[in-house]
Amino acid sequence: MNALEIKNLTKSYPDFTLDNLNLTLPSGCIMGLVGENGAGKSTTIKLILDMIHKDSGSITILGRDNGDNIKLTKEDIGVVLDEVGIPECLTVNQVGKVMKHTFQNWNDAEYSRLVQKLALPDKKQFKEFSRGMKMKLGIAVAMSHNSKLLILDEATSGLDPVVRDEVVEMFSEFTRDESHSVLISSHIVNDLEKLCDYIAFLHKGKLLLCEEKDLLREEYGLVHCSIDEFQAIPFNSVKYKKENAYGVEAMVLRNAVPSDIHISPISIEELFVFMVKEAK
Ligand SMILES: Nc1ncnc2c1ncn2[C@@H]1O[C@H](COP(=O)(O)OP(=O)(O)OP(=O)(O)O)[C@@H](O)[C@H]1O
Repeated sequence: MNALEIKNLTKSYPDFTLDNLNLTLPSGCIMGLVGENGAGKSTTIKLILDMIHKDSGSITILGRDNGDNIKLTKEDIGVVLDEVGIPECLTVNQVGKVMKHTFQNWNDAEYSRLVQKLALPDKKQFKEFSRGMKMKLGIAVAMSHNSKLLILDEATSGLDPVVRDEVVEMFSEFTRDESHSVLISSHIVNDLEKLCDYIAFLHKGKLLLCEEKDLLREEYGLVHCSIDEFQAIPFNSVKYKKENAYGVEAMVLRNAVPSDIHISPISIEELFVFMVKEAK
């Protein structure tokens, strides 16, 4: 089963259109949604969660339309958005007690384990938490009610590199069981590169690509060569190129490049930057 299927999703604001978006997240997988500021990542996530209304298209979450019975679906979705909606005066333990009454499948033991793992203070009130601590608490809650799908909007951005690494590991553990999946948006492409099975690039409301991460690395590469050598690379396999006095740097489709030209691996971040530049 697919955890999430988005078909022909469109939403227009006066200066922005999320344009005919199609995405499929298979169960057991992690998808990273990458995009510049204003690309449409939060709009997509809000549409999935039915927080805003779509103009057209369909969204199916865990086999159910997101408009139908969304309350039931929300039990199965762990959500971490930019603002973690937790009452200011609560401590970590009190949050656990409130959530036990909010979610049918609340798991106290899992919550305690995650709170400890993320080194959250037990005496402080939520209003005294730093931004990173707030995100960590949001993540612990989202992962403690037996959710099948985690949806995270920029949830790792406020975290320091060590904690980010731990959280990335927690998400990987979560999807080791094939029935759990994650959709995560982030500017920090390096985190997504480590974590994700699928990468989706959004640019100005349009999907530039959505592909398995390993396939992207197999398909694309970087070439640094002289202008003469570059003539031997078929034009339609060059996805982006930059010339300077020393030669050419180009993003290419590997299988079309003559074997005597060296191809270096390309990172997901480089791929994203080149694709956005090409699309501009
Ligand atoms: N309620 C709204 N009314 C009008 N325009 C909106 C509204 N919400 C979002 N937009 C516009 O939609 C576009 C996409 O915004 P969105 O928040 O989805 O981007 P994003 O990719 O999440 O960006 P960021 O990385 O900066 O958070 C922006 O141009 C934004 O101004």
